[in-house]
Formats: sequence, structure tokens, C-alpha cells
Amino acid sequence: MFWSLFCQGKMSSEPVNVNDFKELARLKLPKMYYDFYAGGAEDEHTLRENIQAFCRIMIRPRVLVDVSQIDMSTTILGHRISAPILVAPTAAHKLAFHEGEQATARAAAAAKTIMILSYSSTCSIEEVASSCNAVRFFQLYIYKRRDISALLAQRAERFGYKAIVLTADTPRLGRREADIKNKMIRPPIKNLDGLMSFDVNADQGSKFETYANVTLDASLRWEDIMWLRSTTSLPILIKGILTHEDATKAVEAGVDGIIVSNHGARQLDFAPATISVLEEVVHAVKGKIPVLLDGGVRRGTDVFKALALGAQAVLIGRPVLFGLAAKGEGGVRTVLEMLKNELEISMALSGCPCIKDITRSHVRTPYDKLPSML
Ligand SMILES: Cc1cc2nc3c(=O)[nH]c(=O)nc-3n(C[C@H](O)[C@H](O)[C@H](O)COP(=O)(O)O)c2cc1C
Ligand SMILES: CCCCCCC(=O)C(=O)O
Repeated sequence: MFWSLFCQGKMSSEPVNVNDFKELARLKLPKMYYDFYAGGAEDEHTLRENIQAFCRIMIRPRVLVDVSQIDMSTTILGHRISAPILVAPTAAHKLAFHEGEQATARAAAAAKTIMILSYSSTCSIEEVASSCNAVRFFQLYIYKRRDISALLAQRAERFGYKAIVLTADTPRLGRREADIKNKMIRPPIKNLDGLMSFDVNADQGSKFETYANVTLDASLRWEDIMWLRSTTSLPILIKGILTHEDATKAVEAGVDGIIVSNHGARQLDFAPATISVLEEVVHAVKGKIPVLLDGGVRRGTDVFKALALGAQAVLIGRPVLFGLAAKGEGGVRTVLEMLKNELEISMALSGCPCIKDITRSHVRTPYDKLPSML
């Protein structure tokens, strides 16, 4: 029945959840670009785990609570947003859609959420700033040419970005084997126009990997956070924390927030799934600074689980890129709306009218004692 209706074109192939956008993107994009967006490091064990670890967490719903009004709004570093779902920094949006990060930023503005612009964006800091009134953070890599990184942080501050997100898990690029096989190009990094040459000599493998490894400063250390502080007055978040040891160091270094992230499983394969280490980090931080999480968030129930385990908000990476590739700005809007709608229904069905009502006791992880052996 389904098949015959589908073949007659009577059933819609419109996406009904964010996972549906992945296949639409695959059909639209050249293989090299799709693989770049979708792929992870080496055997992609962590890539699968980022999703599967969410599936091992169950929700403990409460009933007979007034859920006739659901309020998903929350505040991140003083910025009020409609729901705790932010746009993660991801490179090279113009490979997905010709308007690139400007389209993504407009979609973030429409969803009343925060867009984190990647250092490796294909639209400039200034172009994105002028395209919409979304609250924007700027993600920073530290290059060997530290003057360039400092300059970009200052440009971001001048153009109204509200925080710097320092990505700490990329002293060099992870081995993304699909990119190596495809001889991935190095997409243009618009912010570097006029600042440095892009040329890399790489006949073999991923040009992007070669470029990254030539430019990134692998000597970066905790002590350098002080240097970064001296270059900007914006709050600094550290992205890429996965252990309580590093969470404690981040607090000691005086940063303003932590993003628990394994870079969408693109860096170290066999790094843990982010949701599996969130609580460890939250306990170490002891409420002193906000903790956010990304990696494998594909459902409103995933957002709910992350909040129950102590995250203030989550970031979405690939679904935004797939939405952009499939349907441009409208695709990103739909992705964000779908996740918000799913979070809303998850809150209603769990007896949580507001974000603050979501507590640790609303989830059961594999490490919690079972109340019953059945
Ligand atoms: C194609 C792609 C490009 C990315 N580029 C960046 C980047 O430039 N800077 C950064 O800090 N993280 C980057 N990330 C990591 C994301 O910020 C985020 O941590 C990750 O995508 C979250 O996992 P998810 O894709 O499963 O949602 C990238 C991820 C992808 C998939
Ligand atoms: C500026 C060179 C490194 C870019 C890394 C982009 C990225 O984070 C990713 O592809 O993942």
C-alpha cells in the first residue's frame, strides 16, 4: 500500500524529522561535499556512538501536571532565546548552498536562537553580521600566525558578535578517511581574504587536512587563554571538553562557559559520546559556568535528555548543513522548528512546562540503579 502510493507520487517525500534531511542532502550534493559534511574520523565508532548513547537513556515522565502552556525559552550568557537549541559552528556553508552562512544566520534569527559562526566560514564576519539580527558568537581557531586569530576575534567583537568560542580539540585535523579518498578540496575561508595565502601543496589525500595542519597552532596550551583574554573583552567559551580534569582546568582558567563536544566525531575516534560524559563535566563545574553540549542531537527527546543531565543548551551541527543543502534557508528554518516542536511535545508528555522543570530525575541512564529487575 505504502509503496504503491509512494510510486504513484501520492505520498509526500517531505521530511518529517531532521534525519530525513540527510538523505535529501545526499541526493543534492556532490559526493565529495556530502562526505565532508557527513563523515567522521577513522572507523567512525564515535560518530555512531554519539547517536546510540542517546538511545540508551530513557525518559521518566510525570503525569497530571498542567502542561497547557509550554515555555521553552532560556537565557545563554544573558541572551534570551526561544529554545535551548543553538546553531553549532560548521565550516564552508557555501558548499551546501550558494548563500552560505548568511542564509543559515537568517534562519537562526527567525528561530530566535544563537548562530555560532565558524572561523572557516565561506561568508565573512561582516557579511553575516549585516545579513540578520541573530545573536551571533564567533568560533575561533588559533593559527601559528596568532596575529591573524587575534585580528579575527577583534573583527568579530567590532561587528557585534557576543562571545568567542575557542575550539580546543583541533591541534591538528582528525583523519577523515572519506575526505582522504575524495581528495577533498580546501574550501575558501572568506575571513582570511587578504590576510594570508591559501596555497597548499597536496597531490595526495585531503587538501583541507594538509591546509589545516600547516596553519593550526598545535602548541596551544591552557596558559594561552590569558593571551586570548588580552585580545578581546568578549566572554570566552571553550569547545571540546570531554573530561572532568579539563572541565576543572577550564573553570580555573576563568572561561565563561564550556561546550562538551567531540567535534561531531571528526577528530579523535574512540573519544566518548558527548552525552555519556556530560554529567562528569557538569559535576566538575559545580554550576560556576554554563555547560553546553553538541554531538548527535537529532530529536527533541535528545535535547530533553541533555538538559536533564545538566546542559544549559545544545548545539546542532550536521542537521543544519543538511537542511541548508536540501532547501536553503527554509531548510535550516524547518530543521530548527522541527527540533523545537519535538522538544515542546517531549516537555508536555514528561510533565515539564518550563525548562527549569526538567531535572535529573526525568531520565534514567545505563549507570543508574534499576528500580526493578524486570
Ligand atoms: C562539516 C562540519 C564542519 C565543522 N566545522 C567546524 C568548525 O569550523 N569549527 C568547529 O569548532 N567545529 C566544527 N564542526 C563541529 C561542530 O561544531 C559540532 O561540534 C558538531 O557538528 C556537532 O555534532 P553533530 O554534527 O552530530 O550535531 C564541524 C562539524 C561538521 C560536521
Ligand atoms: C582552519 C583549518 C581547520 C578547519 C577545520 C574545520 C572543521 O572544524 C571541521 O571540518 O570539522
